[in-house]
Amino acid sequence: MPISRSLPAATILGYPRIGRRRELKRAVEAYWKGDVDAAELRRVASELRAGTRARLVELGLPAAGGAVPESFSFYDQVLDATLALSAVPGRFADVDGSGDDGDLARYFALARGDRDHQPLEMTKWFDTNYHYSVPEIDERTPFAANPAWLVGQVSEAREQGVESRPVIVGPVTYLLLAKASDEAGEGFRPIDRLDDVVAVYAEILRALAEAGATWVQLDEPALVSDSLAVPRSEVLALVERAYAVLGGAEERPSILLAAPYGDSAEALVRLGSLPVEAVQADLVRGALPQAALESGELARAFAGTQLVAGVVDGRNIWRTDLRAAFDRLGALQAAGIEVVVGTSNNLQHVPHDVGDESKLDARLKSWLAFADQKVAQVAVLARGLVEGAEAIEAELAETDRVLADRAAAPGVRVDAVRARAEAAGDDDRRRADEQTRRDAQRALGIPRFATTTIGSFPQTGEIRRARAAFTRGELTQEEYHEFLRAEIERVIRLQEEIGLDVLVHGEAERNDMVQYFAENLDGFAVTENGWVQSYGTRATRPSILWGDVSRPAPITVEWSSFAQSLTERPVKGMLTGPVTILAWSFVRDDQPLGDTAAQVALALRDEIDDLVSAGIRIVQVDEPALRELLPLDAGRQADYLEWSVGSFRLATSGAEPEVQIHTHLCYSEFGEIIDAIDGLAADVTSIEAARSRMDVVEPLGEHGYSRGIGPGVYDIHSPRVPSVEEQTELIRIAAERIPGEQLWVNPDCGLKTRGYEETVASLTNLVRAAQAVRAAAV
Ligand code: MET
Ligand SMILES: [Zn+2]
Repeated sequence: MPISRSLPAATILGYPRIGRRRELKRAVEAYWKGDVDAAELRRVASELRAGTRARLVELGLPAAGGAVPESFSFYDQVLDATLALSAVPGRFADVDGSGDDGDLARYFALARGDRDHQPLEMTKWFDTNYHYSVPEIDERTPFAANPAWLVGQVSEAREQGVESRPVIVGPVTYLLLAKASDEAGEGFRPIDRLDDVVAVYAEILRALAEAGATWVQLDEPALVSDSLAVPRSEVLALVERAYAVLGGAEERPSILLAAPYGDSAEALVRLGSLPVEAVQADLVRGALPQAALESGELARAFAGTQLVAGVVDGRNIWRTDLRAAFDRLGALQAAGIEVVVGTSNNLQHVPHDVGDESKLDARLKSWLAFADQKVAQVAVLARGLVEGAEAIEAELAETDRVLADRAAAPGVRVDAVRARAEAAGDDDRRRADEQTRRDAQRALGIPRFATTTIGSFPQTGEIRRARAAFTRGELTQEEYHEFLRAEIERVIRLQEEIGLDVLVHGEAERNDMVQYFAENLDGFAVTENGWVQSYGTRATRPSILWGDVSRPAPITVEWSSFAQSLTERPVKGMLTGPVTILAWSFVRDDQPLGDTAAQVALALRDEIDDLVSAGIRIVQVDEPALRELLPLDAGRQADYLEWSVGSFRLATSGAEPEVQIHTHLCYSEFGEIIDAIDGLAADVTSIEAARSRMDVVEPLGEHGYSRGIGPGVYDIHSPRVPSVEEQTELIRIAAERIPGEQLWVNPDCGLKTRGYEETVASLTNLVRAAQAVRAAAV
């Protein structure tokens, strides 16, 4: 057992690690290119870690006592755990991990693959837009403790005078996020290896204790999810089994068991009874078990255990209502629970610092809190807990003032926008019946196994340079638009040559499929440095949705109608759907998400109307994030599906029957949202399917899906060119379950990250594959 110690009153679960100017991205990518060596990469990483620790202490986390989390990662925290467990999948056995820099080389080989190895699959981390590298486990995966990196960071911190707290994904969550490797036997589940893995975690903890770590944080967000392979009650039982062992370990640091990203209320009494020293609960998404709090049961469970109350939201960028948060902390304290102030989750999902924004409106800025401001808020609340409310009354009053200012500011509530959204009823969310639409759309002359793409064509260096030059004022708007028209013309001619049936304009004018709309809608603001890691070295800059949303002017009409004017074939108008716009922005926290979605939907509805008036006959409304926003908590899913599907329908139902509405989703697990896909009622839906070899067609076939469907036959995540035979085979697999009249032939997703050479080759093969299947089917 550890020497009994307490966490100080303030902590956070983790801090952004990419660097405030994306220094890590630059260093890692330079290392990949061979421009810098491993030593230089390690030096940059170490400097970033030192900077983070110093900053956290400066912002008010105590340097002593384990308050400062050690949450750095070169690429991904789940991949870090894979390496810490030495759980390298058998298919990477030939990658040399020895030598001075072998560890880094092997790490990145797993992350990105190489000539001979497909990388680990990537998928979304809980309900966030962060992607982790999926572990591959089977009966023979050899587990062995490899704590070198973790230990190194502890020593590094100590030399800096900081007693930091290493952060590791916990064993239960790790295995529940893993998939069975291709070598695994029938029916094998990674979680079957729990005991083996826990034994290795115990060794890692011992190594950390020997290195002088006083605390370790184990993240177990599996505790809050109903979207995993095992039911939540079983997750809790597994956690109890694992932590009974870890807690009982001879030599270990004190353990903080964290349950971020959702509601752990039902589990909290049992978590408090585990042999760990602290438990974190997300009190933003989740609640406290009220009855157990009042009866004293919670306090009894937490006797001798600290409760890290995650009252500061780590998922959004708004200033916390400090007074409300302080009241909740006070209630816990009054119940006799030893409280530590914390964040709801790792701050990796928010940008570094509002102070880095020079162009944001000052008033808007005063309402915001990025990671640094959140840490400061945690510190203020902690001071209040220790010294009493009076000690922080000035900060509480200041927050009250700012929140009142935000509520009353112009643009936050726009009566006309609200009235319109409220007036929208069921009739505005319903199109003509399916048969009527099918008949009306025959005029489009679309063949069986129609070929199309998802929207974007390669974003070449030339396009990016032109956009940057325009932003800097070096190109006039006229010159820039001339450039874009030439680009569109090129893309249209190319598609005609390749022989695609339904064309796109290529989206060259868009920096990003959400930000582009955010920049053109009222109610949004965009940041300069608000980067958030999406995976590995990739980061996005989510827009801030702060006010009521409306469309001051048409957005895409100029480009789509220009493209259509160049060709006889139908060109798809291309919009991003309301759910995705919300999912990939920071949304307001002062009204239900569904209300915000309806406002965005109405703006898109007007856009569709204008597109159709300008001669566009097919409009695609992308909703790749539909699955991502699905709440982890099963009890909240029905409400979500209702408003999300409803907003898509509100956006698209103004279209007359002869207008063909497409949508696009890109995830491989569709099983749980097939009803939602059906509910969208799009005439055609394209979905990612190539990598899973058409897994999605089976549930769709069983569901009796009656509209158009385009399961992707070209995996756009890799530069590999799929052959005609390969794509033909995938179409055939789909055709076994879904009638040819309903099938579309398309890539998995947009082509913006691909190069032209591979794109042309792949699409040429795609068209040939469709022709082959058509010929065989007559
Ligand atoms: C992530 S989904 C992307 C859809 C978009 N229309 C594109 O082709 O890039
Ligand atoms: Zn996509």
